Amino acid sequence: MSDHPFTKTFPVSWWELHRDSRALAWRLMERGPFQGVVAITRGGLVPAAVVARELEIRTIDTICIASYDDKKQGELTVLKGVPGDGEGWVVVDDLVDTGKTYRKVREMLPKAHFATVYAKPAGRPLVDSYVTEVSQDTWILFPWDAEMQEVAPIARR
Ligand SMILES: O=P(O)(O)OC[C@H]1O[C@H](OP(=O)(O)OP(=O)(O)O)[C@H](O)[C@@H]1O
Ligand SMILES: O=c1[nH]c(=O)c2nc[nH]c2[nH]1
Ligand SMILES: [Mg+2]
Repeated sequence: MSDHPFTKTFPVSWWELHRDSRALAWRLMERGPFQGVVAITRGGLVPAAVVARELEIRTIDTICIASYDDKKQGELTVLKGVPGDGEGWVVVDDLVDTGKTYRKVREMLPKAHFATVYAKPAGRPLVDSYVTEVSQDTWILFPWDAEMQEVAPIARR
């Protein structure tokens, strides 16, 4: 038996991620202005760069958190935080899944606005702005975790 709950894969290309991060920026335009962007490393770095570019924000900080090893979530480790309570800042991550990461970051920055590109149902209550909902049993495959591969014709699979 598999040691993770994912039965489907939702692959996202660089282009799709750029488009969806821009769509997030449009939503955030209505919720700002923000004085800075906090990216949750590492997955939040690319969407945060796109959001910061679109909102013309040049003040960017990072919270460094790790919890998943491959598709399995383990203990959450905060490697680096940021000063303050988050007032006027928007926090950006690639996705919210169980919500464990954002629950922790909300404790650290209670006044920030919380954004992700993708959201699964269990984590959705932890996010203020997101673009696309994906089912809980789906693994989102990001372009930095993938490469082009040859596949067999469907008739032979
Ligand atoms: O809502 P949760 O269940 O907490 O999961 C969401 C978090 O998990 C992933 O990060 P990961 O810990 O894999 O680190 P990474 O961003 O460096 O890949 C993802 O980028 C989110 O930050
Ligand atoms: O690349 C990823 N895809 C996911 O669906 C996911 N959920 C938690 N962490 C994740 N990382
Ligand atoms: Mg992450």
